[in-house]
Amino acid sequence: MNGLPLPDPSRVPGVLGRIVQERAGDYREASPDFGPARPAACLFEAALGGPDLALIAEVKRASPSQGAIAPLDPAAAARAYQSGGAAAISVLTEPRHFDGNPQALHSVVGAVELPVLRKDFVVHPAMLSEAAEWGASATLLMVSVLKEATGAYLQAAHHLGLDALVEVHDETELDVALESGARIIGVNNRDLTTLDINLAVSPRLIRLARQRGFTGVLVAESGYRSPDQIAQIRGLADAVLVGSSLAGSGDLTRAARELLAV
Ligand SMILES: O=P(O)(O)OC[C@@H](O)[C@@H](O)c1c[nH]c2ccccc12
Repeated sequence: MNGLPLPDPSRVPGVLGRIVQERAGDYREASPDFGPARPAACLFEAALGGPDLALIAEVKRASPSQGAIAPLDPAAAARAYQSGGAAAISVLTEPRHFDGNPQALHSVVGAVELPVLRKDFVVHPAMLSEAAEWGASATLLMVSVLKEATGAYLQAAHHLGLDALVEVHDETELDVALESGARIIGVNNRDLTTLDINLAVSPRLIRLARQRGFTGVLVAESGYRSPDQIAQIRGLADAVLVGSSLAGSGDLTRAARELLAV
């Protein structure tokens, strides 16, 4: 299978739109063919599917909202998260705003047993082939970027043996994710067009997804800094994705453990 539509970055507003434009430029010359099928291991999905709230801990050195967070060594950070009880690791590979790179993903894949999510602004099929080649278990797919092409990118990710975290921020995007056949849906508390965080977004859309009959994995994303805040999604979400508060803590193992403590 080949020939995915390329999303139109001019339809994406705000900060997100700018990053998506840059990423589309980076991959303008890349081949649209993403090669032969690979077997699916579904390790990322399995790691989040247990009875307890699973932590996806993120290797995040910088962000557009905070600037520099911490000069983490990706492999050491991932090992520290693993010791602290993380179920999976997310690694930013976006270079300009998140200080990520492909090598960070490579190092993390080699350093831990846990499944690894490639966190980037996927705007081209080559980004999926790369994720598979680099050893990632999963890729992020953002409905705010891919819109009606989300389902096609999801199929492509599955074809390459990757799980996909399909990210939404409002009800309209949730409907697109549900229709796409997503098995893992992430609800981002951060509006990436303005960078504002509202921790009420995840519980609301997670409840709605369940009401609509979604039986897959649900992930609450962004803005979590304390066990109290985590308590608001216990029993609702299957997993929580945390970056900045862990990455900037100085002691990643301890911060992960403390965040998960009831
Ligand atoms: O650092 P935080 O607030 O804990 O958030 C982590 C993660 O959810 C966030 O990095 C994120 C969620 N969706 C994204 C899409 C692109 C880049 C980054 C993200």
